Amino acid sequence: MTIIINETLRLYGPLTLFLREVEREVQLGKLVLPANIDLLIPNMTLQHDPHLWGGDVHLFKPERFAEGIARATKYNSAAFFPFGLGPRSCVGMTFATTETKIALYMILQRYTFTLSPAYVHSPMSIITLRPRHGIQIMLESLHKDA
Ligand code: HEM
Repeated sequence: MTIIINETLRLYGPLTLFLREVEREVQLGKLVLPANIDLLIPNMTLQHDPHLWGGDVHLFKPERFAEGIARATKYNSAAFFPFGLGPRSCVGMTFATTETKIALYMILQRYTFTLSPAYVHSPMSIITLRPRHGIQIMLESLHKDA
């Protein structure tokens, strides 16, 4: 289940970019960043970059995380950071992933589900990334007498 959550966050994580303010001039590789500028860091662009992820970057392939995040990113921590990086990264990360797993386990114990033909794939970003027209799924109970 962890690999499914990671692949979902890679393709459709809630945050598509991060904002950082440069307080003092700093050298970042070949770049010199002057003080008092805002930096927009587009994590979603990096997570969709075929140079980092390969030609199948747009496919939903949880197995790319089968040997862990480090192997999937070829030890490049800037290739995948849906919860941010560094001292201000998400304090709710473990809670959020545990809650997701519990919710999915509860659903999968009771139902199978398929995507409705009415679903139109159209992710959009308004502060967070979300499905423009919602996600219509069809649930079928595993317990017919229920
Ligand atoms: C899938 C769910 C979630 C995702 C993808 C997510 C992602 C993020 C990201 C990207 C940041 C900013 C990190 C940065 O600026 O470097 C953040 C910050 C934060 N998140 Fe989450 N988050 C999630 C769920 C939660 C939950 C459930 C909680 C609380 C229970 C939470 C609490 C926080 C807090 C308090 C911060 C601010 C940390 C700080 O500024 O020091 N998050 N989160």
